[in-house]
Amino acid sequence: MSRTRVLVLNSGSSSLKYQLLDMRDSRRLAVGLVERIGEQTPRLKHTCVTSGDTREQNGPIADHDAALKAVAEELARDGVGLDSPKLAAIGHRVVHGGLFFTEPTVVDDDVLTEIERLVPVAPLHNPANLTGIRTAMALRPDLPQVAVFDTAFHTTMPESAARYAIDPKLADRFRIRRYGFHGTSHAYVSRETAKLLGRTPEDVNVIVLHLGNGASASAVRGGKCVDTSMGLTPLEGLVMGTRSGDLDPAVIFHLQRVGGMSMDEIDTLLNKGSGLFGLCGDNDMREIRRRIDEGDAQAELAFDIYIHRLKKYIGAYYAVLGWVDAVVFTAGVGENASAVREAAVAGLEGLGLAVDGELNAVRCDRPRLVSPADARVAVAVVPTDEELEIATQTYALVGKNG
Ligand SMILES: Nc1ncnc2c1ncn2[C@@H]1O[C@H](COP(=O)(O)OP(=O)(O)O)[C@@H](O)[C@H]1O
Ligand SMILES: CC(=O)OP(=O)(O)O
Ligand SMILES: [Mg+2]
Repeated sequence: MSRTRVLVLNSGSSSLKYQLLDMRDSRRLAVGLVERIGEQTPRLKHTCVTSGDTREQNGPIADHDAALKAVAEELARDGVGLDSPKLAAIGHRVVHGGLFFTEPTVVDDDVLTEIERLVPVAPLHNPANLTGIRTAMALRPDLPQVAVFDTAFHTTMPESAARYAIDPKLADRFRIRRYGFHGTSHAYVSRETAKLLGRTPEDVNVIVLHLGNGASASAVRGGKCVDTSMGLTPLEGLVMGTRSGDLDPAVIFHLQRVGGMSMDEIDTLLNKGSGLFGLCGDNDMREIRRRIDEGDAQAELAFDIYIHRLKKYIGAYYAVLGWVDAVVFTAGVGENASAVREAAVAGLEGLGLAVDGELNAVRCDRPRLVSPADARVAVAVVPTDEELEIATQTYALVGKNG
């Protein structure tokens, strides 16, 4: 029997997204999401794409191990369980791969050790990724488990963009540099944008704005990343759902020395209690827009700070690239929040950037232009598909290795 299926696991800090694909035609067989893992009201939503059946479960799911076991049961109910002989590999999103991993990699003990070593610089993500890999290994020890790293696409950044202005010896000793994240999404979306423009990736310069719960921008020249907004960890850069993004590092000294907070408290504050949530108590852009429509000033200020930061990165990456063919919005906020797209390019006509009100208001899940037909720079919405990209890379690697 030919092994043509790949299961992809994208383990987030409190979620597990998954897709089972048939790689002969990249068709999805099953997709799903486990949310709020370890919290009070976890939920599993599973869809069997071939039958169209969707099931929801609200039972207790304490951790990522339990989440994956629940997913395995759902897949088995649809006759596409993890024991299937058609499964070629399991592909895993791993957020931090440091400088060591520049390609998709078959997981062995050494790879696990290296991912574990990087936990301090991706504390919200790498532990969940590791649990996903270990549980999958226990369920199917005979299958290749492939790690696809968020950092890989950014390893082409020049030293001028990747290094912080600190003593290089100290930086090298502690491997402090800007790694960047969401690379699988930036790679996929920049390639799809070139397709949308009818050009090849080598031929275009693109600014990608990945705006999900975590958010990052990247400058992609001719298909290669030359700068990105996240750094040593996924905390730097844009304002995010619960992360502050850029701030003066002295804020941390001040919170400790004057505010009396411990380093752990400050870490939690900046990673989990800041961003949109810290500013207005909500991290979901839908809720923030609803509150703004009701005249809520706190929500409006949070939105304005979010947009101001985004606009600064568009300007910065415009300067980094010199010329820009497209600015492209992706992920939950970028794909759905037309108000964010409109506000982010408002006033940037001087840079050749504008959105067409009608095109921008269209809701659709295909790549599309939202800029006026005569615009100098295209503004586009391109849905990301990290799972498809991980499946493609996983299958290519496993096929190559026989
Ligand atoms: N219809 C919508 N309108 C505005 N924002 C939305 C909409 N749907 C989702 N979002 C935003 O997208 C976010 C989730 O994005 P997603 O890319 O799925 O994030 P992650 O992968 O980090 O979990 C939500 O927190 C919410 O802010
Ligand atoms: C790296 C990162 O921020 O990922 P996510 O958006 O899934 O939290
Ligand atoms: Mg995401």
